[in-house]
Amino acid sequence: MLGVGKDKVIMKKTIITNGQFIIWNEQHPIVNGCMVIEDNRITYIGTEAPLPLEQYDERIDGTNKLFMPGLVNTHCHAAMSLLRGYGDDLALQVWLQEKMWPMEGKFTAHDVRWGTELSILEMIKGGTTTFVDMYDHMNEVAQAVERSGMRAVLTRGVIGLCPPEVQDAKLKEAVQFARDWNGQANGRITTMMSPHAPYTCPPDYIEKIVQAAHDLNLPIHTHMSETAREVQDNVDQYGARPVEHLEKLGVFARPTLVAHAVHLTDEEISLLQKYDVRVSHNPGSNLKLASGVARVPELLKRGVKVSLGTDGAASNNNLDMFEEIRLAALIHKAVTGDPVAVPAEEAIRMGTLEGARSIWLDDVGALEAGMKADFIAIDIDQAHFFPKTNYVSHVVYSASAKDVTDVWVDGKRLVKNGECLTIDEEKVLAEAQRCFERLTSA
Ligand SMILES: CSC[C@H]1O[C@@H](n2cnc3c(O)ncnc32)[C@H](O)[C@@H]1O
Ligand SMILES: [Zn+2]
Repeated sequence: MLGVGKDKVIMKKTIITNGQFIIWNEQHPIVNGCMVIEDNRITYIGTEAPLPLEQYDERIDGTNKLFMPGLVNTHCHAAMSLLRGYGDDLALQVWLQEKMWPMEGKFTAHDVRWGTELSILEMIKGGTTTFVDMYDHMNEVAQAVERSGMRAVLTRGVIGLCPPEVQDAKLKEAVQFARDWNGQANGRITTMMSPHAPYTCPPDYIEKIVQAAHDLNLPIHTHMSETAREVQDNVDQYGARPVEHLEKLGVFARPTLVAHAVHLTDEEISLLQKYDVRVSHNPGSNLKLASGVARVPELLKRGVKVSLGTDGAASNNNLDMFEEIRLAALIHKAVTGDPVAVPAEEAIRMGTLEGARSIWLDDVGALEAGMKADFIAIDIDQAHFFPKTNYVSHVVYSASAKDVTDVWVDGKRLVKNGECLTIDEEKVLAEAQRCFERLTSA
């Protein structure tokens, strides 16, 4: 907004000219032309400028740039970037129990702040405009998101392997956080409730968390069916596989986003479809932790909403959503023997539009009049984007985070010519390094 005139609010009008824009039209996915942004919304996209150029407050030349919706990372633990490279080449349970949890036990709010800032910096510069974060010390995460200008869906993850009074305190904190931050940062932050996983939360605790989600009218986010061992342990302990177990506990009566969902039967896929449960597919993390390959083509065929996540940087080991898009497009071809198991356009939608819809954000994820202005620019004047033909293919099979030059969230420019305008990069790198050294010194 520019200011308030005599009779009306004056909106800042920006036009981007001479650009290539990815839109969600299967026949014509590229518009060669202009996009207009007024305040925080896209108001026009088309071949010709709607007004003479001098009538815009800001004119941006989009020559040699490809514009697309910002990437949406639907599962992350941002502060875990402090543990990048700490505990590689291990299976999930060993990785968690012997490496992550002992180190996370030492994390202070200060560590979470700088680990999160490090991840936010990496994500924004790499074209991610929205992320889901499940962690502890979430006030630090929310404040970092607010300062950065990013959009995020945040949730205090709770692990219930502790005495009842500690469980209660954690749940109280999760409720307070969800209540305090839902809708904050000009609507850029929303919240959810999160039992960490069926194997870390006893059934009665999950029921309490579900009740809290009902009371707050919020969705639920949890890890589910990530490894074969987790599924077998669930059967041994509770007599049901995780999907049926969570259904019985009432989780799916709330809007739900599950991370991983690698090991599913046909019946479980039917249940996820029946309850409109959304799946965050994390191919990089699943490969690295040797968890397996999710049945994404079957989920998509059954109409389940599938989006993409990086998981934390300790199991990935970067937060480059272009990599997840490419992995999603590639690994299901190899596993099924079907080259169109996840076609290129489907993969890019999973990383953008489907991501937004999976976290109940209806007005981001598309370059379309009326949508919030969350979008990115890629430098296509580079060898790996030639010949200038199929840019959807080039983004999926050839692009990486390093190609992103500019990023806007909610109409505000956060990255300009590769430089993040809202974060002191040097300070974040130095502070994160200091946190890591302190954590590993004792
Ligand atoms: C309670 S805060 C989040 C908690 O989740 C742990 N975590 C990170 N990655 C994974 C994963 O792939 N599966 C299960 N749990 C994961 C993280 O270490 C935190 O303790
Ligand atoms: Zn996770």
